[in-house]
Amino acid sequence: KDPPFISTVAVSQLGLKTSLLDYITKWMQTYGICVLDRFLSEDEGLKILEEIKTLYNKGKFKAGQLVKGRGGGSSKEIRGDLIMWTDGTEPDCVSIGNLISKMDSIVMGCQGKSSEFTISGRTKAMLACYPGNGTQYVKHVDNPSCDGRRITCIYYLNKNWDSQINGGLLRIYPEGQDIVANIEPLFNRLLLFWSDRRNPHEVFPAYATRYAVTVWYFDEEERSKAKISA
Ligand SMILES: Cc1cc(NC(=O)CCC(=O)O)nc(C)c1Br
Ligand SMILES: [Fe+3]
Repeated sequence: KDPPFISTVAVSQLGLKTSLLDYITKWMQTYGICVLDRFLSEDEGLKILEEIKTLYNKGKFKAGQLVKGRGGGSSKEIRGDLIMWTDGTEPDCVSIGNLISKMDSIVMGCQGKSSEFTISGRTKAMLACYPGNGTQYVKHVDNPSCDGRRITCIYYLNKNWDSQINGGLLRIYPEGQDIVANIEPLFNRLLLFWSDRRNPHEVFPAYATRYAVTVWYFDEEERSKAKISA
């Protein structure tokens, strides 16, 4: 069953900010997954979407995952997701920078609320676009090898998305549970989940342009150990 959704607008308007962080902590502890709808204002979300479309149209995205062509061999590589990394400080990424700091405040706000939230840093933001030619992302674990990544944080930007028509559903298979979480990549939706083996996930083929911004947060201990072994 899908986790219930909470309107952060309602929560912040009611000044129940702390309960939002408690809500996130509880869902991360219980299911290892948390969905927050209406994470930012409609206007902020639209500005982020415009920035990403502009960057995409400038050709700044590069092939993220190459998918084998129909011929099985390397004959025809169908581009999978196209990606671009940014730390949100460039002049054409101001709204994306705002998103990253809002993600930081949420994740760091949960610091110390549960033993799992011992976050010491994060990656840059990865802007992803599935061009909508039926490309997908096969089932995988983000961090199968203790590379330090603890939380995957994804912000979706897709207006009027309907996975029945457009595909592109994110399905998470929480380890050891007999449920799956079907997450529609809806506009202004924030998704958090543990990056390790607890959350294998896949993206079904997308038939419309599908945008997302992903940041991975590091666990300090795991990251420091990973750095030594790297
Ligand atoms: C580059 C890269 C992308 C992703 N993205 C997703 O799993 C899709 C999530 C979504 O868009 O719903 N995961 C990994 C482990 C790497 Br690496
Ligand atoms: Fe992933």
